[in-house]
Amino acid sequence: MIEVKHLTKIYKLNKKQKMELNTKASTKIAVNDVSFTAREGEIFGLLGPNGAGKTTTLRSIVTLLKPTKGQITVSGYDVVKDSKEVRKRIGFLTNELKLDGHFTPNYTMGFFGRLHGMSETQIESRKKELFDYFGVNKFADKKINELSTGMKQKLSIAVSVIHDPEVVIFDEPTNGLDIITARAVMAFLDNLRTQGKLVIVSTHIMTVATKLCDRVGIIIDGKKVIEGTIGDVLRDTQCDDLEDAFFKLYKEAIGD
Ligand SMILES: Nc1ncnc2c1ncn2[C@@H]1O[C@H](COP(=O)(O)OP(=O)(O)OP(=O)(O)O)[C@@H](O)[C@H]1O
Repeated sequence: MIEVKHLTKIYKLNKKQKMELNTKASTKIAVNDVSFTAREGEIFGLLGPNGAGKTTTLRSIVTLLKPTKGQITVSGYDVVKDSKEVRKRIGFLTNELKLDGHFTPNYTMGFFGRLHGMSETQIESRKKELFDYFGVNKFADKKINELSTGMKQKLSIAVSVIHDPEVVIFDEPTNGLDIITARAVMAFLDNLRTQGKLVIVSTHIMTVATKLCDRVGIIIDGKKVIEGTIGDVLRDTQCDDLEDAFFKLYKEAIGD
C-alpha cells in the first residue's frame, strides 16, 4: 500500500525560473496538501494538466524529492527515513530514462540487475521473461543505438523492472509512444495488476486513464480535487465520460 498524507512540495525559484513563470514570488507551491491511498492489485491514476504537480508527486514517492511537508509510506516504509527499503520495492519508469546506446540490451540488463544485488541466475531468468514478453530477444546483442525507438522504450521498461518490484510507478506511460508500443505498454501494466502489483501512473490523457485505471486522483494546480473509481468520478460530476468530468472539475477549480 502507498499512503500519501498531506504532501506539500515547495520549490525555491531561481532568477531564470521567476522569469519563465513571470512571477516575483521566490517560491512555487508545486503540490499543495495532497493525500491519497493506492493498494496492491490496482492501477491508480494521477491525472491533471501540465504543471499540475503529477511528476513532483511521483518523484516524492520514489524518494527522488524530499517532501516539504507531509508523509509518504510505501509498504509501511517512510520515503525519507527508510528510503533504501522503499527503493528496493519500487520500479520508477519514465520516458526520460536514457540508456547508453553503446551497450547491448543483454549487457544493460545485467548491469542494472547487479546494481539491484541480483544473482546471475536471477538476472538470467528475469531477463528471459522480460525479453520474451517485449520481443527483445532478436536484438539482445545489438547495440542499443541500432534499435528502433519503440524497441528502446520497451527495453527501458524491462530495465526499470528487472528487480521485479512490488510497486511500479510510471510517469506518463504513453507519452511520445507510437500506437503499437503504447498498446504493449498498457498491456504490460494491466498484466502487473493481474499479478497483484501496485501500479501508479500519471497522465493527462483521459482515454488512457479510462482504459487503464481502477481508481484516479485528479490534481489541478497542486491540489487534489477528487479521488475515487472512474464510476465515482462520473457520478459525483454527473458526467458521461472522464474528459467531460475533468473539464468540469478544472473550470470549478480555476473559478471559470
Ligand atoms: N525544480 C523545480 N523548480 C521550480 N519549479 C518547479 C520545479 N519542478 C517543477 N516545478 C514547477 O512545479 C509545478 C508542478 O510541476 P510538475 O512537473 O510536478 O507538474 P506535472 O503535473 O508533472 O506537469 P508536466 O506534465 O508538465 O510535467 C509546475 O508549475 C512546474 O513549473
